[in-house]
Amino acid sequence: MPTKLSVNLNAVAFLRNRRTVPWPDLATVARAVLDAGAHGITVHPRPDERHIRFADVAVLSELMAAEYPEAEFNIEGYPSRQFLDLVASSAAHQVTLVPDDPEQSTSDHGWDFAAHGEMLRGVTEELRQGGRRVSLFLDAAPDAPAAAVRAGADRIELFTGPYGAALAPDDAQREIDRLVAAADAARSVGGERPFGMNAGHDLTAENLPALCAAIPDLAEVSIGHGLTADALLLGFPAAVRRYLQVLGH
Ligand SMILES: CC(=O)[C@@H](O)[C@H](O)COP(=O)(O)O
Ligand SMILES: NCC(=O)COP(=O)(O)O
Repeated sequence: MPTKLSVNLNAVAFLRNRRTVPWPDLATVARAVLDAGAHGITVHPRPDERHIRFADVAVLSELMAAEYPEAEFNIEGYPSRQFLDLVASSAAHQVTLVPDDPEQSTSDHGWDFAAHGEMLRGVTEELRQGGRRVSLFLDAAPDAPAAAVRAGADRIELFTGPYGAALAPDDAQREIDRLVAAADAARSVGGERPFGMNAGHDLTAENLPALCAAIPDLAEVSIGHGLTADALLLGFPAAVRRYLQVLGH
């Protein structure tokens, strides 16, 4: 089955927040994206609400539950009590836990399981009891998938930032090799539950084909920055269709 596309709306919210007026309207963009065939919506509320506001989560949750019950709502973030309560009040299907410090400008590393594995175990259990699938954000390190399973993950999200930033072909190939090694390790770990692989960060229509050829069993990619940049020129429906085509839909 081709890799699914979840569109991250952080960049749209960032543009809205430049002013006190309520546009671009996230619900309108979410409808455009889902009507164009995207499989889901991703948001990553950060504690300072610099792009996604906590109130946006409720609006998108209601929209998706009422109008797009088949689509996936993925919420990403650091598992603070505030974040976990927000997730509990939402209709999120998947929660992607990311080890972000509030001061970070964007996500730039996966979990350190030696330091946080114990905490994650409790959090994944809590989220699963609430009916959510839990994905853990990982660096492309071969020992990370097994540690993620021990921490209770249903999925992993491979952090593709270094690949996205590798603009020279040799550098990109080195990063693909690292991602493939992590994906191989992920396939070989057994767990109590079916285990899948997502990927994200700085993916584009240009760098996706090589990634998907190297790791054809990716369940889902979440893409925001690159797709929004394309949408500025093409419009969201055409940008989404372009990414879906690249993914083989
Ligand atoms: C988890 C991840 O990879 C991030 O890409 C994230 O969702 C993007 O966050 P910002 O939009 O705040 O940079
Ligand atoms: N999980 C990654 C994501 O949602 C989007 O990241 P980016 O495309 O904005 O870098």
